[in-house]
Amino acid sequence: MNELKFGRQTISLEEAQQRVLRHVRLQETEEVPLFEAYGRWLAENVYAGSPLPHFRRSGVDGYALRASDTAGASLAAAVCLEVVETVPCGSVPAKTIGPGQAARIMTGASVPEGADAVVMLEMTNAVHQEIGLGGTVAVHKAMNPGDNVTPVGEEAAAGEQLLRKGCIIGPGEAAVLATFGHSLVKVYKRPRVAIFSTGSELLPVDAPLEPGKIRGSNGYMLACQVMQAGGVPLLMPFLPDEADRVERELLAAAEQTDLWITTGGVSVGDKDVLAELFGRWDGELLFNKISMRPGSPTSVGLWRDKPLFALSGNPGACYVGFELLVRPYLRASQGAPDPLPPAATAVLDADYGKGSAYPRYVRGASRVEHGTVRVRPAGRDKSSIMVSIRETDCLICLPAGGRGARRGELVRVLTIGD
Ligand SMILES: Nc1nc2c(c(=O)[nH]1)N[C@H]1C(S)=C(S)[C@@H](COP(=O)(O)OP(=O)(O)OC[C@H]3O[C@@H](n4cnc5c(N)ncnc54)[C@H](O)[C@@H]3O)O[C@H]1N2
Ligand code: MOO
Ligand SMILES: [Mg+2]
Repeated sequence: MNELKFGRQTISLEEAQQRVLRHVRLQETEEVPLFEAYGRWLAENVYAGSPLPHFRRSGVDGYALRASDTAGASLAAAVCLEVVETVPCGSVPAKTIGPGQAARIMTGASVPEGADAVVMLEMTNAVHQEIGLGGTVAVHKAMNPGDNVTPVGEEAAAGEQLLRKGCIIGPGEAAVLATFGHSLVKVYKRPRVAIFSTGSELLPVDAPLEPGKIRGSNGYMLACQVMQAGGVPLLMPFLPDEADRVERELLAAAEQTDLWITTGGVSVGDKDVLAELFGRWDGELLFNKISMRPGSPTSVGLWRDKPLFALSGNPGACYVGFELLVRPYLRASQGAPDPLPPAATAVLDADYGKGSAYPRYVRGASRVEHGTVRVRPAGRDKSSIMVSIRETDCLICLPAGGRGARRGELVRVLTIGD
């Protein structure tokens, strides 16, 4: 009866995620200096503007020469070549290597015309050599054409696609962008996320405890989660349990945010103000009940074209609700092609003795042992419990019903973070 009274229709988590993802608004793009692009999602494909490398490059310090000149050379028998120049990195060789000639060359320098191999310094003896003035070199190794010479385009041909729109920029991507001259990088703007904690019991972090009151922790936790997901958190003042006030404050923040998150007040209590607001607002409600534990009353709506994620006040449910619904939205809005948390299979390392009418997403701590991922609940898994979030690096998915799961069983886990 309550379900009807409060107009709640339970949907699966998968359906809730699809509804959220169907309403993603892709962020606008901006150009940022390459040094600031770490962790951002690339908003354009990147192609090789030139072959890589774009000149024939020596792979070793030694002598550039014609391989045919070294036929028969060995540790016991050297061939002697005239050294016609020295080629340091960054310079262009002045001479063409003719028969019987060589050039002293450094790793990464341009191999002169005429030369088709570079012999390592350790396989040679310089005779009468003065840097820059030439001399003679005794070569103790027979070389093949191409030895120690990196051909033009070995890594990439001109025009080849190297980065895909929607990839996240890490060390390898930054190196590609630098190599091809992208001092500015086109990325999706970071979504701004206004975080409101509701509840008349909430005290600021620096306040002494009072009977019946607690320090609000969800806002700080969510701010970290938003940053992990590439967003910019705006931590708003706590809101009392008054629906009109909550509505006013949310709307007042609309201009400066791309989406709202609230925590608390989504269940069926007298003071559950978000539930009250959803009951009478002019926005579109995507859902207000999900068949999952924790966080079943998690609700999401669209208001003035922006999503409002109303997460539970219970810290465990708030954390899990963010990971399963808000993070995918934030990732998708920044162009991530695979916004949902990746799933893996792991061995359960401890019994989990509690069944549930709904699928359960247990905060888990994982480790790799002998090549196998093992996972255990990160602590007590009650929705109200906050301290077990510390060690959480994944969510263990347990299906509805039954008596929980036994140690040694294979379980599905969702990884957290990027
Ligand atoms: N009769 C029913 N009671 C409850 C139901 C239900 O279906 N019927 N659902 C339970 C479930 S499941 C959950 S989850 C919670 C949802 O609670 P709310 O989202 O309404 O959150 P509040 O009532 O505001 O607070 C719950 C709990 O969390 C603490 N809290 C709130 N905000 C913060 C914060 N910023 N930092 C730390 N802790 C916070 C708050 O003090 C409460 O202890 O409802 C169940 N009840
Ligand atoms: O939906 Mo609640 O988070 O299970 O206690
Ligand atoms: Mg409540």
